[in-house]
Amino acid sequence: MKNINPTSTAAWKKLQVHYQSVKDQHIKDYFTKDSNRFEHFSLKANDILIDYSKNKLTEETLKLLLELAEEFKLPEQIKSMFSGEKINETESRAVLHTALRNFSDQPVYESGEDIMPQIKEVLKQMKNFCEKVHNGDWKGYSGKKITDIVNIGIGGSDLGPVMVTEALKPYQKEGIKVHFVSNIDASHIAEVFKKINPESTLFLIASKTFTTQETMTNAHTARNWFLENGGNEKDIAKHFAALSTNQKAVEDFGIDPANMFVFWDWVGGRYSLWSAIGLSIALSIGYDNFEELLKGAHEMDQHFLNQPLAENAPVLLALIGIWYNNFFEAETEAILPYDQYLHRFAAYFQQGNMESNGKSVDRGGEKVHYQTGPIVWGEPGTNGQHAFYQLIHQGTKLIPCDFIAPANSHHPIGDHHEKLLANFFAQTEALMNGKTETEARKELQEKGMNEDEIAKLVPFKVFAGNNPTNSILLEKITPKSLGNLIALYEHKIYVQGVIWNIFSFDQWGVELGKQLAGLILPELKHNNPVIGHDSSTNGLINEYKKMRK
Ligand SMILES: O=P(O)(O)OC[C@H]1O[C@@](O)(CO)[C@@H](O)[C@@H]1O
Repeated sequence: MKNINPTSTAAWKKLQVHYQSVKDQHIKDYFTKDSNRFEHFSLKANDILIDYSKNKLTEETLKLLLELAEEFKLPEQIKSMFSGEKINETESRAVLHTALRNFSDQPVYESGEDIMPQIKEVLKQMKNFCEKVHNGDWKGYSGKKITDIVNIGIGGSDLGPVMVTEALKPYQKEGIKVHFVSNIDASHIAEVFKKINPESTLFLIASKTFTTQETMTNAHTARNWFLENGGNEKDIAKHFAALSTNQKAVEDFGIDPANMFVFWDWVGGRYSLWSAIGLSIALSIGYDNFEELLKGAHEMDQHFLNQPLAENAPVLLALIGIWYNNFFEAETEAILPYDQYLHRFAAYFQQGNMESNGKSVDRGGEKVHYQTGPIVWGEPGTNGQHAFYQLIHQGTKLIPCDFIAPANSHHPIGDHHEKLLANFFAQTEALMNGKTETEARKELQEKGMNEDEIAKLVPFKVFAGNNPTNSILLEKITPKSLGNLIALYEHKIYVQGVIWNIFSFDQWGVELGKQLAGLILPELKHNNPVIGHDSSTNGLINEYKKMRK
């Protein structure tokens, strides 16, 4: 793909002029002018309703944003990814997490080879394995069936499985509990050890590289714990499996290659839950539901591949995000799922977004002079309303928010869900409309306050409103709808990376910290003061040495 500086495109220049003409418009005025604004600025992608009408944008805005996408030949860029081009150029790899959920019966070629047979082979291996564990045929060393799965991994080898197993907890199979260990802080694995029995526990060592310090440390600790609590070397094969691309490292660890579930370099870590990394998901919710998850993502892939840009949900969300990030200078985006099971959804897309688009060098190797990836954060509603909505409503930051909700709950207890949804609808309305001084004044008068009291309080009770939101409404959080939703956000990230002219699928920025930690670790193994760093790092380490017991 040609190396295009987005700010040099004709569309970007038009957007800069357009921005000046609309930046002070109030979103609610757009609704006054167009009583059908909802119909004009919303769409259904598969079974997902996406309402983008409560945004600081007009038809002209969208037209210019779509022109920007066209200047980057976005339809071709989309096809390039799906067709196995090595778009991850700095690692010279294709990006084919979409192939993992390809149910089109069409081949997908990577370096000239159709990769679908090997993908299907691993899926069959996962299915067979799940069946053996679930029907009790897979026994531990003392003959017990497996009751606990411990996934040991971090980053993309953890966040996806955690988010999905939490989101789909209603589908969790009887008799199977899944635990996740990621942090090298031994507290993480120590707390899991308290809950499991070595005779009926299966450890999944999940690591694309099988070299990640946290994961390998935790894996060895798990192995030692197993051997110290009744297991023998010969039993390792019954209680340890590996999810990785690195067969040699797996064998060196002592895991039977027959217990290895492979995936490939063209699967990025933060896009790997659809691969063997998803084994903990399949063991938790059953292989059939895991397949439904894949099929849901496949549905969104087809939408992304085939819909014209103007009716393409990931494209529209991406362009709206660029509008705020690069023209309104918003620095963060909030993902606010009104569903407690989706409580790890925003965290998952912190890695998805910020490890993909947290870049400052463009595809030509030049430093960028425009904003790239935003800070992504969020918590489930309604909890967020009692934590940080004050800032979104009355702070000084522009924070575009995605509100996500299922129309139906897995737990229709009393009127809980209606109250949840009432807040979901009310918050985007309040963020848009705000409360005028007149309205605030009237309220205070109705409370019987005198004019002096009102004059003092009214400035604090006014809400400027004009805060942009997208509302995403699903029928219910199911494996299929979740697959759709995850793929929607994955493809949004890709579109933004194309337009920011950055490489979204490497992550060189995570290397330096690891390298320096490797240099510091041996310095902590003795009691001599260190002097080889800056005075802060020296001081911290030396103070630590005095404090530690
Ligand atoms: O799966 P693995 O190879 O153990 O990597 C774990 C995580 O580490 C990284 O920070 C890369 O080093 C993430 O990109 C990745 O998901």
